[in-house]
Amino acid sequence: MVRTPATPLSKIQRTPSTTPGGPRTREEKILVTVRVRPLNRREQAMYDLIAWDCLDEHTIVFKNPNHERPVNPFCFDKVFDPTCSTQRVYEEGARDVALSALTGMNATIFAYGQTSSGKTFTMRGITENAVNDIFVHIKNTPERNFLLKFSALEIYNETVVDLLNSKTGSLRLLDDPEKGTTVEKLVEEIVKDSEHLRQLIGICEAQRQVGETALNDKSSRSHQIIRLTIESSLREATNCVKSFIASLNLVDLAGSERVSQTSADGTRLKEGSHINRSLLTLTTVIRKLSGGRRGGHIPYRDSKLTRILQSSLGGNARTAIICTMSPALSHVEQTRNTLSFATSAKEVTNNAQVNMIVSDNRLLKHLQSEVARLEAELKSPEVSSTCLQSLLLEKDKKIQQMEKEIKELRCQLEQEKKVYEEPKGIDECGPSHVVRCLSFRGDDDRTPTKIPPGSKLRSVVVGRKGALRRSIPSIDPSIIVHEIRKLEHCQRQLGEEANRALDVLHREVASHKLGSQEASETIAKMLSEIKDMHVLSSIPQETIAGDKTNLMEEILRFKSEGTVIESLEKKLENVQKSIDNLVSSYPSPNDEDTPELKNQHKRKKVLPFALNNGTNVHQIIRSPCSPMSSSRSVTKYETENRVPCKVTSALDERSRTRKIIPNCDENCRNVSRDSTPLSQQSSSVNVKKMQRMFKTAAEENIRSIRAYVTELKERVAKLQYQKQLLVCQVLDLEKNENGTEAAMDTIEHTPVSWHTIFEDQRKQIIMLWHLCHVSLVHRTQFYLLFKGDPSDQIYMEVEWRRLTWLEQHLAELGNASPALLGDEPASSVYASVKALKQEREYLAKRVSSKLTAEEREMLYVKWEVPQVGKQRRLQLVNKLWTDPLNMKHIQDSAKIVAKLVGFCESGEHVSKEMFQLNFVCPSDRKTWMGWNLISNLLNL
Ligand SMILES: Nc1ncnc2c1ncn2[C@@H]1O[C@H](COP(=O)(O)OP(=O)(O)OP(=O)(O)O)[C@@H](O)[C@H]1O
Repeated sequence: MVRTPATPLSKIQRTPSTTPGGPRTREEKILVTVRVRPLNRREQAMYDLIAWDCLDEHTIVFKNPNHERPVNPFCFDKVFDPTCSTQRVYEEGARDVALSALTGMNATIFAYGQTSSGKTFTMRGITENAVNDIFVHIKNTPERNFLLKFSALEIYNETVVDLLNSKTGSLRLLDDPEKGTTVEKLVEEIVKDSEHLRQLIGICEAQRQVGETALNDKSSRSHQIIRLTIESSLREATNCVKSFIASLNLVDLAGSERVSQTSADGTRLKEGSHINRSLLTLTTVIRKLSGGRRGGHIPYRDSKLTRILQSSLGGNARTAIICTMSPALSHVEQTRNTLSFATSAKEVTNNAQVNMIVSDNRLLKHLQSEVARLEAELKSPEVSSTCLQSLLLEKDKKIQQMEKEIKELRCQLEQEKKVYEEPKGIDECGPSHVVRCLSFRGDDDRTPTKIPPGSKLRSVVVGRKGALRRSIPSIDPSIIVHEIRKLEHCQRQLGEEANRALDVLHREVASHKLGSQEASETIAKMLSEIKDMHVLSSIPQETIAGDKTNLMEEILRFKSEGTVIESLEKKLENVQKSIDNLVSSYPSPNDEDTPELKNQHKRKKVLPFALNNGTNVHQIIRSPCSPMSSSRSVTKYETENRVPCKVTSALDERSRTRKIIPNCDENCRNVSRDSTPLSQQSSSVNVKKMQRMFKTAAEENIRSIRAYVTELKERVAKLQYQKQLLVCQVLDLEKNENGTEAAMDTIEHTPVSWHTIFEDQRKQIIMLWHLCHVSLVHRTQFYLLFKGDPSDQIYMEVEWRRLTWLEQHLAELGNASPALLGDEPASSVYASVKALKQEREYLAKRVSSKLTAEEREMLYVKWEVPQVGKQRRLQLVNKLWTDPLNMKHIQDSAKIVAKLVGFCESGEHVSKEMFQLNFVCPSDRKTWMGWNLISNLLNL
């Protein structure tokens, strides 16, 4: 064999498919074969059963011992049953591909399969046979010179080691634009002859990491790649000599394994997790390639194995995969995984090309003369002036084009102005999300409206500035006007309802004549606040705009009214505080009560005033605005047992006296104001019972009012959000209107600062999700959908506001006295925690069905779920989304949850609009839980 100096790869020419002299590129599917080994001794000793039938040379099928249902057979290019020799496997499953390397095509042969399925056994035979054939070919091709170079590496625990020089330690992978991924400092030995080659292979075998596992005494713990680079050229020099250069990769992968089966721990467990991780990447790469998604992202870079083998997977190489499998029933699950990998691999198409080294003397001469000609032309003065002229012409053309565009833009602006001045009907305009995000679900107008494709407004938006405005929703001003009106309507309704509730409260408070000094002061304060609220909540009628409205005026008017909502919110807050103060400051008469009463008080806190006004009871209970009106009707019992004013006054007097003269308690209990013993009156009314009853009624009423005030607060808060959304959209509209270069500059520069804001806001949202026990599915979907696109701004804002509100609300509940809250904490904090727990349990159930055994094992290792222990799936899920400060943790958690519930990362199934405001009218249900959980929408 003649040795020639190594040829730099930069000289390699990838010949196009049209190269004369026959096809030089080969688009073909990966050759996939399956080899079944015989049952090994271990399996025989355990009386394991043979679970697979090789129906013919191409088909294998699971035997299905139960014969319950038919099973689908697996078909491949070849299926080798346990009696087949390695020689035959080579000839029918590898030879053709291997020998392509002699004619300039890269070739890769690798064995894939479960641990102990026979990969090393098979690859040894394949290598041996290939080496023989290569040397036979060299011998039979005397007209060519051949140069063989040998290198070998192993990937052990994600580090690359040179098997010919393991002293160099871990080797780096380099990305070369021409050669692809290369291994730095990898030794390449020039092969002298076949014996030398066998020696080199022997050295590698000895160097390779091998360990004992429960399934294989000599289990390969690393992926081994033997590379043979073959260069050849014709011995006789001609004018157009082409040399071939190609590599043959012989890959023996480490076995995919289940920790439970290999009983791995310590070093073996670590090895196993690395092996499984890189095999998982290989599987993903194959799966993605098999889906015909060549244009999509293929995660070659996720493991060193796939980086090194990149050209063999869907690239410039001919590839053969031999999938090895055990026939044993005990390995059926793993074997299925192997066969499913093989099925995907069948669909992957490679595009191998003949790699040639150009040494064409004529071509070289031609190229040299071309360069000389060009140089001469450049020096010539005529040429320069021609160039200049053509440049000037081009410039003129551009100027003309720009002028045309400016004209068009002016026209568009005119149109835009006209649109502003002629408000349209709601039905014919407006992108759907504008309406959706501004509407209560309870609103009458629920039909989303859309801009018709041909409308004037759309053409204004989709102009030259289309790109500029892509991130900004195009809003018809008339929609904004309509929405402002709707908001105002809600605001008015809210004001009226607040008035009605406060009327009732007012009367209630006014009818109360007793109490401590402090309590009276609080009541007085409350009365003045209520009075203030009356003023605030009555929105002047003149704010109702006429039909023909100028948008800008409307916005200005609306902005100036902003304080109304804020003040209303503030005042409600004050009223609520007053109620709380009133309750806590008033002395409890419990001390002197009977044990029976004490028990009652334990359950419900006694309120500072009893209801002495029967009409008020009815008003509160029956008031249309009262939360009780929907949930409770007035019972016969309540009407019949209404206490006569006289009795109530007596009771009131009694309470007052009791405070001043504590020792006369006994007298007070038995003597009424007009000195009539109560025992006498009790012939018609049981006073104690009545007393209890009215206290309870008062308590309930006050709670109702309190709850209602809270509800009003919620609604005001929501109104506020809606208003802000509207203002955002108005601002966008204003920006659009000023569609000048300045606006363009601003928007073009926005992404930089927006990105920072986005990251910051996302961190806050993640923390708030954590604090508010928000559904994991919701978090995942939101996290995966909103990745910082400028158009995400509004969604981020809305999510942040909702969460901030919810967090404050929960904190308030947490701080308030349980007696005041009644059942509320149970319906919010506790319910959220419970729902989250249930969701985790639900997700844990999906771990088995949505993740493969390998994926599960890898996750257990990664998330440090103990190898032995109960409920490992739940343990895993319980670790997800628990560290809101760790963004890697969040990203990984989202990936897992997405997989478990079947979201795809691109968010194809879910529209971003789901995350916009979509409140359910508060009166329809007990507690506002914030938003529709995506899990509900998915019926999880
Ligand atoms: N087709 C076969 N015929 C006979 N014996 C076989 C066959 N395939 C494998 N064996 C035997 O099975 C045992 C395990 O094989 P091998 O080491 O090749 O498995 P492996 O898939 O490389 O395992 P690992 O992934 O753990 O390295 C070896 O003792 C080997 O000799």
